[in-house]
Amino acid sequence: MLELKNVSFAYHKKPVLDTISLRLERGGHLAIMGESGSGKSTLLKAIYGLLELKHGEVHWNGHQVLGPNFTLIPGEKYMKYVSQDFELMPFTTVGENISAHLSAFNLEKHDQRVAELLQVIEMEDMGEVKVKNLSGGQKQRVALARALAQEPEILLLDEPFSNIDQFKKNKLRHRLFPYLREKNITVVTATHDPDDVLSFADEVLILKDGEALVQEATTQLYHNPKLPYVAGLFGRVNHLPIKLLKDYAKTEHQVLAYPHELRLAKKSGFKVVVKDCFFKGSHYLIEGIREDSGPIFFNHDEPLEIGRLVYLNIALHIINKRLNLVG
Ligand SMILES: Nc1ncnc2c1ncn2[C@@H]1O[C@H](COP(=O)(O)OP(=O)(O)OP(=O)(O)O)[C@@H](O)[C@H]1O
Repeated sequence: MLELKNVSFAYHKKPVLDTISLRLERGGHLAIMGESGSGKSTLLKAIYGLLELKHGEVHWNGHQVLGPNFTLIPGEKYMKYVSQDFELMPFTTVGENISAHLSAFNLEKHDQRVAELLQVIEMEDMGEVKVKNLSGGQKQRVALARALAQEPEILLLDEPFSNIDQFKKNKLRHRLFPYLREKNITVVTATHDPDDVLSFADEVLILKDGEALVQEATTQLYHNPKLPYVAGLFGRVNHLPIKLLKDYAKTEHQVLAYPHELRLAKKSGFKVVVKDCFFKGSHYLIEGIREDSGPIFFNHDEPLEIGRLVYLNIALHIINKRLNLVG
């Protein structure tokens, strides 16, 4: 189990991580989400032992991960960290970059393992290519394979697909994350991208200004975001005044609703005027306006005429569960 106990860290005197505690079971996958500058990369570095913590401790299976003041070469053998800087050997081939990190065992197995890892990163045909001739996305994939070469027990990934195009990214996620689960490798992924999280992470830790706001199971967090900040990390979200939904309501509460949770109705619900319409492939995202609230975004199968008055509805069970959460 990975365990952080009250971890705090400051760059010079600037606090960046504020008493963070977390627990993650062996083989689990935790995503760390938060806006830019919230401390995601710093938290990964703290877990890896690259930083001298101000307070707190990091443990893996009861063994304390020590910082740079205690180790000559930071980083523990059982843990690998794939940073955003890749750190590859540019003048050697992809295969050599991977095999340099394999433990010494027989050559046949060595080649087999390189081939297996090239398959995981979908670069089967590129083993002989020099790293300096690769694109940024390809280098990122080689850095992943290199980290896996040493069969770590725990893998720390910092924005692992940020340089990779959408098409490859999807294929790679669907290959890499099941592979890690099959190998029982514990994963901590720092990311902005909800697609890295929703289908693959068991739990999510939300960071804001270096503070852990919540750690919860992914589906629970998505369906019951306790704060607008949390819901906003998964995409666009509406803050609807409760009075809009229940005109007899006596509170100033707001209800968070994702665009797909609002439905066009014939004559019931609340009115908005269509302001804009964005094609999203599988649907249209419609921007509606009202005088008494900010813009309201909802999904619809077809485009809607600008200026048209429409009624919107939201299921009662969604209103009720969100009402308890947002003040
Ligand atoms: N080497 C450093 N020296 C001083 N301050 C730093 C250093 N690295 C990061 N910071 C600061 O620490 C804070 C957290 O940075 P961090 O890179 O952890 O954020 P992040 O959530 O990973 O951001 P992003 O999503 O943009 O990568 C930021 O305010 C950043 O400016």
